[in-house]
Amino acid sequence: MAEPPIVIWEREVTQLLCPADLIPRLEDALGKFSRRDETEVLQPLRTALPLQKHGGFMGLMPTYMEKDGVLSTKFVCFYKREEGSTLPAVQATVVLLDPEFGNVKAVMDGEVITAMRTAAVSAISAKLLMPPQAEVLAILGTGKQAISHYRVFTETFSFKEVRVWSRSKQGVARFISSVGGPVQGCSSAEEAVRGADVILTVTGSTEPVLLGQWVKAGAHVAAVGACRPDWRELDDVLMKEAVVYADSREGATLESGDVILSGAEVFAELGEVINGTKAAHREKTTVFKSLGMGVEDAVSAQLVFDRWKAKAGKV
Ligand SMILES: NC(=O)C1=CN([C@@H]2O[C@H](COP(=O)(O)OP(=O)(O)OC[C@H]3O[C@@H](n4cnc5c(N)ncnc54)[C@H](O)[C@@H]3O)[C@@H](O)[C@H]2O)C=CC1
Ligand SMILES: O=C([O-])C1=[NH+]CCC1
Repeated sequence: MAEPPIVIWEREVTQLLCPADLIPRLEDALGKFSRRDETEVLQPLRTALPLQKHGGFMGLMPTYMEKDGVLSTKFVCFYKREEGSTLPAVQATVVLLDPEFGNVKAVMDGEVITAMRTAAVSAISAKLLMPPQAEVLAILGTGKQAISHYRVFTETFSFKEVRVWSRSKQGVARFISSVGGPVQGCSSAEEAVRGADVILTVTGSTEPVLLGQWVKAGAHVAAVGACRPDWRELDDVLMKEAVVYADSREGATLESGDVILSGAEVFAELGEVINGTKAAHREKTTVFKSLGMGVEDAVSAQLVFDRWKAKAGKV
């Protein structure tokens, strides 16, 4: 009979995950995914079960990394929430299994894993695609992804200026007090993004919040929200002008309203740039469309599990 699974929840996951550990592991995972070698990464397209009554979806994200011995599934519920709602937009749990025995080894809080791995992958896109000497970072949105992106980007890069915008003044005020570091609140998205070298869209919006006419030529946009075919964050002008990258080509063409509705072509996956099979067009305006992939959760959960065992003296 297998041992019962260990439970690693929010506080411990937060203590065990740091950007410096995550980024190299995620770069390796993105490159493996883009090689499409099924003994390295087996990751079917996400199943998104509509939760019609609540305006959301339950995503099922299984991943098997045979060579690395990692088997996991993330269950993630994500919602379009109305302004003023106090309900969370995303709730997630990651299950780590023993691929040989078949038992569940660990059940982990997926909210922190999702926040941190998504921000780390956005940071990888910036490392590859932002203009040289990037000085100004703009963040549109002030929720959980905005906070994790602020933490990862300010720990990974040294921007001279960080700006933030939210649809509510309270959101900006809460964000500024949460992050505790230098950030300038802006009263419009346009004010935040004009002249910015890197722009992060981390909103729950289903309509464009970032317009191409505001974006400086050569800037890099990491677009994290709008993960459904009829949800948008970016307008057609930007999608048509930019060189578009994605975490997964299939994911983008199946789930991204910004790609599907604008008709923009996905030039490359981040993993293809990491593998050297596609160019990083730093000199052009670039968009990284982030949808989220199970392999990112798998390597993050394995890292948490390894760190937890080491801390508990169970190696
Ligand atoms: N690409 C990926 O891997 C992942 C994407 N996501 C997506 O990222 C987005 C943000 O997620 P969280 O930060 O967890 O949500 P959150 O609810 O914590 O924050 C959402 C932010 O967007 C703002 N917002 C909501 N509707 C808006 C609108 N119509 N116009 C302007 N701003 C609006 C809210 O005021 C808040 O500041 C969501 O769309 C979520 O589905 C979440 C996790 C992973
Ligand atoms: O990868 C992920 O966890 C998600 N992508 C869109 C909403 C949640």
